[in-house]
Amino acid sequence: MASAAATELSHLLPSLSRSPRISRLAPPHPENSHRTLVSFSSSIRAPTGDLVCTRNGRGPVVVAAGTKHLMGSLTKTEGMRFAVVVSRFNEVVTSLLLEGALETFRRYSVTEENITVVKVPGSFEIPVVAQQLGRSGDFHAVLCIGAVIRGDTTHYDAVANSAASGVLSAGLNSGVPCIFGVLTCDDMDQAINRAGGKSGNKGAEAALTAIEMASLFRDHLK
Ligand SMILES: Nc1c(NC[C@H](O)[C@H](O)[C@H](O)CO)[nH]c(=O)[nH]c1=O
Ligand SMILES: CC(=O)[C@@H](O)COP(=O)(O)O
Repeated sequence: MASAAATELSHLLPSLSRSPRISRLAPPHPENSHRTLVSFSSSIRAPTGDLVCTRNGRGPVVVAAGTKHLMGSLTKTEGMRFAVVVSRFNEVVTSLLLEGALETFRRYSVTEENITVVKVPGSFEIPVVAQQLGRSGDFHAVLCIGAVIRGDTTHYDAVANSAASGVLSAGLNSGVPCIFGVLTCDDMDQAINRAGGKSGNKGAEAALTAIEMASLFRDHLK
């Protein structure tokens, strides 16, 4: 019980460091049924690492130090559904990135039928499609793959920055992890080296991120 784990420690308050404000403990949940839901207005941390909180001005309490650590798994992919948005622009690169991503999904037992690949003209078009796929509710994560390679003008900056901020917004707006697997390179050599060359395959890496984030959201944050 939170009351069992809690101890008045007002004499410790002056020596305690301050830590971010905590508004409340986890909401009621079967696994939390043995805990009492209480609302904290501020928190500080004891030298022991215990969390000392002021409960609505009613004096400090210590919440049990059993910190919960959440992290997505790479081995619980059963039933996971992924969308992959791929830019056709610089397809010599993006096709290799896609291949790396699909191979990684296969290696981590993602069912092929649970993967939907959507092709778009360029990286600038990725975000709007990623957001739509996220909002559909059909996918646990959306992997975005592209290759923006600098040319003679500043167009590179517009496309690269738009793709990055756009994919970020797509995730925030849809509430579904949208993973940024878009290369932004000064030349083609840099891109090829990151699409299966000496720097690895960023598409494969992004697929791992997609699996972990899908698990974190499905298994811990819903
Ligand atoms: N230069 C690159 C582009 N340019 C095209 C844009 O992404 C977009 O399709 C166009 O501006 C129409 O909206 N796209 C890439 O993915 N990579 C590039 O290097
Ligand atoms: C990223 C781009 O849009 C770029 O490749 C276009 O090339 P340029 O700047 O020479 O028009």
